[in-house]
Amino acid sequence: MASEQPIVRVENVHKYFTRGSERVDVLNGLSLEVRPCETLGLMGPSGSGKTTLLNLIAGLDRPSSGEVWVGSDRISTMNESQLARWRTTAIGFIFQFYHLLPVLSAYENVELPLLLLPMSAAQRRQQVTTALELVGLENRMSHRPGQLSGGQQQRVGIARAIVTDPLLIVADEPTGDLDAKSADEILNLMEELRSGLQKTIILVTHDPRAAQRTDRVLMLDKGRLVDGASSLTRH
Ligand SMILES: Nc1ncnc2c1ncn2[C@@H]1O[C@H](COP(=O)(O)OP(=O)(O)OP(=O)(O)O)[C@@H](O)[C@H]1O
Repeated sequence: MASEQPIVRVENVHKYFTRGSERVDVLNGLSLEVRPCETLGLMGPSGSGKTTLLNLIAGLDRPSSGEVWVGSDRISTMNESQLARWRTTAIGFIFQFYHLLPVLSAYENVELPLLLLPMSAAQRRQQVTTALELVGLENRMSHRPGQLSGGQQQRVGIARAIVTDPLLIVADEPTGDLDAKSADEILNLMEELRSGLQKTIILVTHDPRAAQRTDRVLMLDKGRLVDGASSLTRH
């Protein structure tokens, strides 16, 4: 395990935004590595930079300086269109409020990322069906999001995240909008992604129960990692 190459490498990353004439430094020289098949939790106070960091790792944004590697790809130097193409196959996204399209069925929502890929209709059908079976929604495929519970909608979100078989799954507060029981089911499912599908997952959360289910927790404060913050580590 120790010799295994990290799947994510963040090296001395700085990120600032400008608001008018004001410069806001959000990440300040941050470095971390994530191992393959690891579930990493990111915690920290509101505004500490968790979502900003997740966005850099998922190629939704680029650092002001420093490097981000995912697998063998140095994504910090890709331009917008390279990043967009890369994200389609490399990253599965899970959001707090699911981000499902209300007029599409569960099946069609899960199919969306595949429409960007060269793939036959039969291949697409097989992958969508497999993903929906994996999250236990094979009998809800033609339901629209409004006809599903919050927990079921998040399961559709998870099916959509895994349907392209991505290298890495990023989840921003995936249980933040759910009651305790549904949250628990989602956390069980994410554990299955890791153990069954060998997925690497990075999870931003305020929820200590979610954090306790990860392999390792890193704590951010004011755009830096806080030392010795792995006390919530499961093993
Ligand atoms: N596009 C942007 N333009 C300007 N400032 C931004 C932008 N995106 C984020 N910020 C600022 O960066 C800081 C960190 O935001 P971020 O969303 O990463 O924090 P967070 O730790 O995820 O917070 P929360 O737990 O509340 O979601 C905040 O002060 C925020 O206002």
